[in-house]
Amino acid sequence: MSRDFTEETGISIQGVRKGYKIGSQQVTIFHDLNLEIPKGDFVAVMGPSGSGKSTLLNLIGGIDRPDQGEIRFGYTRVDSLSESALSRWRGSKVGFVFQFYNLMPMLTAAQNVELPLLLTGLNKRQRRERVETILNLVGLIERKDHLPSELSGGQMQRVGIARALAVDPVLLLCDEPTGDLDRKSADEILGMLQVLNKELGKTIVMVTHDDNACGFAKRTLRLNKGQFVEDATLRAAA
Ligand SMILES: Nc1ncnc2c1ncn2[C@@H]1O[C@H](COP(=O)(O)OP(=O)(O)OP(=O)(O)O)[C@@H](O)[C@H]1O
Repeated sequence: MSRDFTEETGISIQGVRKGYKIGSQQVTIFHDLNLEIPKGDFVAVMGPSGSGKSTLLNLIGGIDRPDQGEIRFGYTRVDSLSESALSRWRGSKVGFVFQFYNLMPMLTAAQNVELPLLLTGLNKRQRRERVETILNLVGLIERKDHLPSELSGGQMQRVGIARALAVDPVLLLCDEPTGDLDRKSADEILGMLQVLNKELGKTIVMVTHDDNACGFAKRTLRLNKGQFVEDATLRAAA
């Protein structure tokens, strides 16, 4: 390796093999995946449907494990953590943002953002302060007592991002975060992710089908036959 990704709390994927048994058939998605994402990067991941983009996010975020190979995040060998260590690691280092927001419908915006904080040692007052700080950050403080059903798609995704940011993770994994939004709302969300990357230094890996979304990222990787190929044109433009 030319750079010390361990020092930089970057992501390092080495020789990863991953497949699923679908019916009686074993399907290999990644034969020998190698990928390095330095701290502070903002990567857009593109590729055809079924090519393994969500699988990549699940592997990086420790939702799924490789059949072979290593996944490191800084000093941590994510692929070999025990289940309990993995969920502690995930709970403090990783924020997930989903296409359909995955908000709890019976909880207000503030309560949704507070959820991950219930697993921390913060007391009620500290949690409330943290929730308000983050809802301010995403421009949604005036909607804090609203239910998801009372919010637009763009607003729901702001709550989704606020919830992902609640524990101040270093890494944001976004699975088609604008897939359910119109162009204007999508661009607002992408602009917000760009600010979180540039100003707060969050490392972001974003799966997207939207060519326009790549313009907000620092680089674009396209999945091609189980390998991610860098899109040099888009990198030059970033
Ligand atoms: N838990 C699982 N069990 C069995 N097969 C799975 C599982 N998760 C994913 N797959 C299969 O792995 C392949 C890659 O899926 P994945 O969701 O990573 O693709 P994707 O590129 O994110 O697709 P899309 O763009 O449609 O969301 C698909 O063929 C899918 O059916």
